[in-house]
Amino acid sequence: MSDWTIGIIGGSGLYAIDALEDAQWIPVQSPWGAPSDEILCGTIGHVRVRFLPRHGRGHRLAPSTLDARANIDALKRAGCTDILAISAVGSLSEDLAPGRFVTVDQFIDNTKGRPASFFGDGFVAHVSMADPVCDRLSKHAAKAVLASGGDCTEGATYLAMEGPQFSTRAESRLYRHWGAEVIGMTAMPEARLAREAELPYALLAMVTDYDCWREDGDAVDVAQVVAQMQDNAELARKAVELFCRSLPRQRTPSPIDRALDNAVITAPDKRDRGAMARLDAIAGRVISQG
Ligand SMILES: CSC[C@H]1O[C@H](OP(=O)(O)O)[C@H](O)[C@@H]1O
Ligand SMILES: Nc1ncnc2[nH]cnc12
Repeated sequence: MSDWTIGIIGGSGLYAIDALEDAQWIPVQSPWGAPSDEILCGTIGHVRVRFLPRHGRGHRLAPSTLDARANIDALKRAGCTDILAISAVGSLSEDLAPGRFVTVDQFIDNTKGRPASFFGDGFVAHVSMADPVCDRLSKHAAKAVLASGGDCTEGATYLAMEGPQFSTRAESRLYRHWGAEVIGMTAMPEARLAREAELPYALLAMVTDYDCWREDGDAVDVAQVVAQMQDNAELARKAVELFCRSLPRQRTPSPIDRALDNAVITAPDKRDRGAMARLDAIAGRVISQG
């Protein structure tokens, strides 16, 4: 076995992965709340894999209520070294047609009121989100899509909206003016939390629709998203499998493994014991040094 443990967060339409060997659903408790589901643990080739369906099996959970903190904490507790997240997204660009895969490299967070940090009173920390995804995982994911026979655009800006309703036409056009290229409801605060947890994170998005900004186009609905996801689900599964199988045996360290170096600002003697206890998995590395 190599030293990679890849957490896969499965989005709409991706609720399990068949390629996992010795697969077992295992419950993982988190002090932050209830993760979306048990974690499907197994291996693909030389890589340990921990798969978590973001909305739970059967898509029980809505984007606004799923507990992203519990999910990231549970994946960290399950030993993940890195996360590959998969999402269905709407396209805000003529060039990104439904069926195409996209690796996201920037985010605009327009979500409202979701708990978006592990840190707060009693243990304050500020990590950098300037470059919010892991470049090597993103490149590796794009290669895996191409090797699986899919089309992949590398680098796009993802607008995270609150939902659950889809956007109005005016909102959709506004987001295009902001420079967003794809739209979804889930990757924020997920990506922020992964960074706080020192987990390199990449988002492989699958374009399912053109949202509702096109002059003469129909507006997106769930049936359209699901139909496109079903068309591409096999390709997505194949890409995930190849992604794992083609990782090098040795995982060289990433700077993101140490994202909390120089991020914690609360003086050691002012840190709250309760806060630190909850942060055992997320920030244990820096807490034990403090
Ligand atoms: C089923 S359409 C809207 C739904 O799909 C996307 O989910 P995910 O990012 O988990 O693939 C979008 O963000 C919405 O949650
Ligand atoms: N158009 C859209 N808006 C928000 N989330 C989406 N997920 C898939 N398509 C979407």
